[in-house]
Amino acid sequence: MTRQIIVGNWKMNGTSRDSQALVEALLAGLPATLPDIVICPPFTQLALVAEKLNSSPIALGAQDCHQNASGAHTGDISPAMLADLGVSYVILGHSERRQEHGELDDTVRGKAIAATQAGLTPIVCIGETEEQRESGQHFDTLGWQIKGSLPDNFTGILAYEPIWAIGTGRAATEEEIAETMHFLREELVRQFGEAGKTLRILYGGSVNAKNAASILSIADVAGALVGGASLNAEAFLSIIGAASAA
Ligand SMILES: O=C(CO)COP(=O)(O)O
Repeated sequence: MTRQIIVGNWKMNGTSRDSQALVEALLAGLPATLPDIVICPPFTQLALVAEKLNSSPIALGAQDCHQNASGAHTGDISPAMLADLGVSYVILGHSERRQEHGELDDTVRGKAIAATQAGLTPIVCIGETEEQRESGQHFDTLGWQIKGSLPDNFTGILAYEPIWAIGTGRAATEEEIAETMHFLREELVRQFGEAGKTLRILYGGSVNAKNAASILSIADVAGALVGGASLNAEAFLSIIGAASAA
Protein backbone atom coordinates (compact mmCIF):
# COMPACT_ATOMS: atom_id res chain seq x y z
CA MET A 1 0.00 0.00 0.00
CA THR A 2 1.22 3.50 -0.79
CA ARG A 3 1.90 5.83 2.08
CA GLN A 4 -0.86 8.12 3.14
CA ILE A 5 -0.38 11.86 2.90
CA ILE A 6 -1.39 14.27 5.64
CA VAL A 7 -1.58 17.92 4.65
CA GLY A 8 -1.99 20.72 7.17
CA ASN A 9 -3.61 23.88 5.82
CA TRP A 10 -2.92 26.63 8.34
CA LYS A 11 -5.12 29.06 6.37
CA MET A 12 -4.71 32.71 7.47
CA ASN A 13 -3.24 31.90 10.87
CA GLY A 14 0.11 32.35 12.48
CA THR A 15 2.68 34.95 13.38
CA SER A 16 6.38 34.07 13.19
CA ARG A 17 6.36 33.09 16.82
CA ASP A 18 3.33 30.77 16.42
CA SER A 19 4.77 29.13 13.32
CA GLN A 20 8.12 28.54 14.92
CA ALA A 21 6.58 26.97 18.02
CA LEU A 22 4.23 24.78 15.99
CA VAL A 23 6.98 23.47 13.70
CA GLU A 24 9.29 22.78 16.64
CA ALA A 25 6.55 20.83 18.45
CA LEU A 26 5.77 18.82 15.31
CA LEU A 27 9.40 17.95 14.63
CA ALA A 28 9.91 16.92 18.27
CA GLY A 29 6.87 14.66 18.28
CA LEU A 30 7.10 12.79 14.95
CA PRO A 31 6.53 9.03 15.27
CA ALA A 32 9.05 6.50 13.95
CA THR A 33 6.91 5.40 11.00
CA LEU A 34 5.77 8.31 8.92
CA PRO A 35 3.19 9.03 6.26
CA ASP A 36 4.01 11.81 3.79
CA ILE A 37 3.50 15.07 5.69
CA VAL A 38 3.00 18.54 4.23
CA ILE A 39 2.38 21.79 6.08
CA CYS A 40 1.00 24.83 4.28
CA PRO A 41 1.62 28.04 6.24
CA PRO A 42 0.55 31.48 4.98
CA PHE A 43 2.90 33.05 2.41
CA THR A 44 4.46 35.30 5.04
CA GLN A 45 5.68 32.31 7.06
CA LEU A 46 7.03 30.19 4.19
CA ALA A 47 10.66 31.31 4.36
CA LEU A 48 10.85 30.90 8.11
CA VAL A 49 9.15 27.49 8.06
CA ALA A 50 11.33 26.35 5.13
CA GLU A 51 14.40 27.08 7.22
CA LYS A 52 12.98 25.18 10.20
CA LEU A 53 12.01 22.18 8.09
CA ASN A 54 15.39 21.99 6.43
CA SER A 55 16.22 18.28 5.86
CA SER A 56 13.26 17.14 8.00
CA PRO A 57 10.67 14.64 6.74
CA ILE A 58 7.98 17.35 6.59
CA ALA A 59 7.47 18.95 3.18
CA LEU A 60 6.40 22.54 2.61
CA GLY A 61 3.26 23.60 0.79
CA ALA A 62 1.58 26.91 -0.07
CA GLN A 63 -2.13 27.74 -0.08
CA ASP A 64 -2.43 29.27 -3.55
CA CYS A 65 -0.39 30.60 -6.47
CA HIS A 66 -0.90 32.66 -9.62
CA GLN A 67 -1.24 31.02 -13.03
CA ASN A 68 1.54 33.13 -14.56
CA ALA A 69 5.25 32.80 -13.95
CA SER A 70 5.85 36.53 -13.42
CA GLY A 71 4.60 39.94 -14.46
CA ALA A 72 2.16 42.69 -13.57
CA HIS A 73 -0.01 40.91 -11.00
CA THR A 74 0.04 43.10 -7.92
CA GLY A 75 -0.20 41.16 -4.70
CA ASP A 76 0.19 37.75 -6.29
CA ILE A 77 2.77 35.00 -5.90
CA SER A 78 3.96 32.80 -8.76
CA PRO A 79 4.67 29.07 -8.61
CA ALA A 80 8.32 29.75 -9.48
CA MET A 81 8.61 32.04 -6.44
CA LEU A 82 7.25 29.25 -4.27
CA ALA A 83 9.61 26.67 -5.73
CA ASP A 84 12.47 29.09 -5.12
CA LEU A 85 11.61 29.07 -1.39
CA GLY A 86 11.68 25.29 -1.14
CA VAL A 87 7.91 24.79 -1.50
CA SER A 88 6.95 21.50 -3.17
CA TYR A 89 3.12 21.40 -2.90
CA VAL A 90 0.42 24.00 -3.48
CA ILE A 91 -3.25 23.88 -2.52
CA LEU A 92 -5.41 25.20 -5.38
CA GLY A 93 -9.10 25.95 -5.72
CA HIS A 94 -9.85 25.74 -2.01
CA SER A 95 -13.53 26.51 -1.45
CA GLU A 96 -12.57 29.57 0.59
CA ARG A 97 -10.81 30.96 -2.50
CA ARG A 98 -13.61 29.90 -4.79
CA GLN A 99 -16.14 31.62 -2.51
CA GLU A 100 -14.24 34.66 -1.29
CA HIS A 101 -12.33 35.42 -4.50
CA GLY A 102 -14.75 34.10 -7.10
CA GLU A 103 -12.15 31.64 -8.33
CA LEU A 104 -13.56 29.52 -11.15
CA ASP A 105 -12.68 26.03 -12.36
CA ASP A 106 -10.88 27.44 -15.37
CA THR A 107 -8.56 29.55 -13.23
CA VAL A 108 -7.89 26.64 -10.91
CA ARG A 109 -6.99 24.56 -13.95
CA GLY A 110 -4.58 27.26 -15.21
CA LYS A 111 -2.96 27.42 -11.79
CA ALA A 112 -2.57 23.63 -11.69
CA ILE A 113 -0.81 23.70 -15.06
CA ALA A 114 1.51 26.52 -13.98
CA ALA A 115 2.28 24.87 -10.65
CA THR A 116 3.17 21.58 -12.34
CA GLN A 117 5.41 23.38 -14.83
CA ALA A 118 7.26 24.98 -11.91
CA GLY A 119 7.84 21.56 -10.36
CA LEU A 120 5.19 21.83 -7.63
CA THR A 121 2.60 19.16 -6.85
CA PRO A 122 -0.86 20.75 -7.02
CA ILE A 123 -3.50 19.69 -4.50
CA VAL A 124 -6.73 20.63 -6.27
CA CYS A 125 -9.77 21.03 -4.03
CA ILE A 126 -13.36 20.31 -4.98
CA GLY A 127 -16.50 20.05 -2.87
CA GLU A 128 -20.23 20.61 -2.86
CA THR A 129 -22.30 23.00 -0.77
CA GLU A 130 -24.83 21.75 1.74
CA GLU A 131 -27.67 22.79 -0.58
CA GLN A 132 -26.18 20.83 -3.45
CA ARG A 133 -25.90 17.71 -1.30
CA GLU A 134 -29.39 18.09 0.10
CA SER A 135 -30.89 18.47 -3.33
CA GLY A 136 -28.96 15.48 -4.66
CA GLN A 137 -26.78 17.57 -6.98
CA HIS A 138 -23.49 16.79 -5.27
CA PHE A 139 -22.22 14.25 -7.78
CA ASP A 140 -23.06 16.51 -10.72
CA THR A 141 -21.21 19.37 -9.02
CA LEU A 142 -18.16 17.26 -8.27
CA GLY A 143 -18.14 15.85 -11.80
CA TRP A 144 -18.14 19.35 -13.30
CA GLN A 145 -15.45 20.53 -10.92
CA ILE A 146 -13.21 17.61 -11.87
CA LYS A 147 -13.76 18.26 -15.58
CA GLY A 148 -13.15 21.99 -15.22
CA SER A 149 -10.37 22.14 -12.65
CA LEU A 150 -8.03 19.29 -13.54
CA PRO A 151 -5.72 19.75 -16.53
CA ASP A 152 -5.06 17.01 -19.09
CA ASN A 153 -2.37 14.63 -17.88
CA PHE A 154 -2.99 15.72 -14.28
CA THR A 155 -0.45 14.12 -11.96
CA GLY A 156 -1.25 16.00 -8.75
CA ILE A 157 -3.55 15.25 -5.85
CA LEU A 158 -7.32 15.73 -5.67
CA ALA A 159 -8.85 16.83 -2.36
CA TYR A 160 -12.53 16.26 -1.69
CA GLU A 161 -13.72 18.83 0.84
CA PRO A 162 -17.48 19.10 1.26
CA ILE A 163 -18.01 22.78 2.05
CA TRP A 164 -20.52 22.03 4.80
CA ALA A 165 -17.89 19.94 6.63
CA ILE A 166 -15.18 22.61 6.64
CA GLY A 167 -14.63 24.18 10.04
CA THR A 168 -18.00 22.99 11.30
CA GLY A 169 -16.88 20.05 13.43
CA ARG A 170 -19.27 17.97 11.33
CA ALA A 171 -17.15 15.71 9.15
CA ALA A 172 -18.93 13.76 6.41
CA THR A 173 -19.98 10.30 7.58
CA GLU A 174 -17.97 7.25 6.61
CA GLU A 175 -20.80 6.23 4.26
CA GLU A 176 -20.86 9.64 2.59
CA ILE A 177 -17.09 9.64 2.17
CA ALA A 178 -16.98 6.06 0.86
CA GLU A 179 -19.77 6.67 -1.65
CA THR A 180 -18.19 9.92 -2.83
CA MET A 181 -14.71 8.38 -3.15
CA HIS A 182 -16.19 5.65 -5.31
CA PHE A 183 -17.83 8.27 -7.53
CA LEU A 184 -14.64 10.35 -7.77
CA ARG A 185 -12.56 7.33 -8.72
CA GLU A 186 -14.98 6.49 -11.52
CA GLU A 187 -14.84 10.09 -12.77
CA LEU A 188 -11.04 10.13 -12.68
CA VAL A 189 -10.88 6.90 -14.66
CA ARG A 190 -13.43 8.30 -17.13
CA GLN A 191 -11.34 11.43 -17.60
CA PHE A 192 -7.80 10.07 -17.40
CA GLY A 193 -8.12 6.38 -18.26
CA GLU A 194 -5.55 4.10 -16.69
CA ALA A 195 -3.78 7.04 -14.99
CA GLY A 196 -7.01 7.90 -13.17
CA LYS A 197 -6.77 4.67 -11.22
CA THR A 198 -3.76 5.78 -9.24
CA LEU A 199 -4.37 9.51 -8.70
CA ARG A 200 -4.47 10.19 -4.97
CA ILE A 201 -7.66 11.53 -3.38
CA LEU A 202 -7.65 13.22 0.03
CA TYR A 203 -10.61 13.89 2.29
CA GLY A 204 -10.87 17.24 4.09
CA GLY A 205 -13.50 18.76 6.38
CA SER A 206 -13.36 18.59 10.20
CA VAL A 207 -10.74 15.85 10.32
CA ASN A 208 -9.50 15.62 13.90
CA ALA A 209 -7.56 13.38 16.27
CA LYS A 210 -10.68 11.36 17.03
CA ASN A 211 -12.09 10.65 13.58
CA ALA A 212 -8.83 10.44 11.59
CA ALA A 213 -8.27 6.68 11.97
CA SER A 214 -11.72 5.73 10.70
CA ILE A 215 -11.69 8.27 7.85
CA LEU A 216 -8.22 7.17 6.71
CA SER A 217 -9.29 3.53 6.62
CA ILE A 218 -12.01 4.17 4.01
CA ALA A 219 -11.27 2.66 0.60
CA ASP A 220 -9.60 5.13 -1.78
CA VAL A 221 -8.88 7.75 0.89
CA ALA A 222 -5.16 8.41 0.35
CA GLY A 223 -4.87 10.90 3.18
CA ALA A 224 -6.36 14.01 4.74
CA LEU A 225 -6.36 17.76 4.21
CA VAL A 226 -6.57 19.18 7.71
CA GLY A 227 -7.48 22.76 8.66
CA GLY A 228 -8.19 23.63 12.29
CA ALA A 229 -6.55 20.54 13.80
CA SER A 230 -3.30 21.25 11.95
CA LEU A 231 -2.77 24.34 14.13
CA ASN A 232 -2.51 22.18 17.23
CA ALA A 233 0.67 20.10 17.38
CA GLU A 234 -0.83 17.37 19.54
CA ALA A 235 -3.91 16.95 17.35
CA PHE A 236 -1.92 17.05 14.11
CA LEU A 237 0.57 14.49 15.48
CA SER A 238 -2.33 12.16 16.39
CA ILE A 239 -3.62 12.42 12.82
CA ILE A 240 -0.10 11.68 11.54
CA GLY A 241 -0.02 8.68 13.88
CA ALA A 242 -3.37 7.45 12.56
CA ALA A 243 -2.03 7.72 8.99
CA SER A 244 1.10 5.76 9.86
CA ALA A 245 -1.10 2.96 11.16
CA ALA A 246 -3.61 3.05 8.29
O1 LIG B 1 -10.60 23.44 4.67
C1 LIG B 1 -9.99 22.55 5.26
C2 LIG B 1 -8.62 22.18 4.88
O2 LIG B 1 -8.25 22.73 3.68
C3 LIG B 1 -10.63 21.82 6.37
O3 LIG B 1 -10.70 22.65 7.45
P1 LIG B 1 -11.14 22.05 8.87
O4 LIG B 1 -10.24 20.84 9.09
O5 LIG B 1 -10.87 23.15 9.83
O6 LIG B 1 -12.56 21.65 8.75
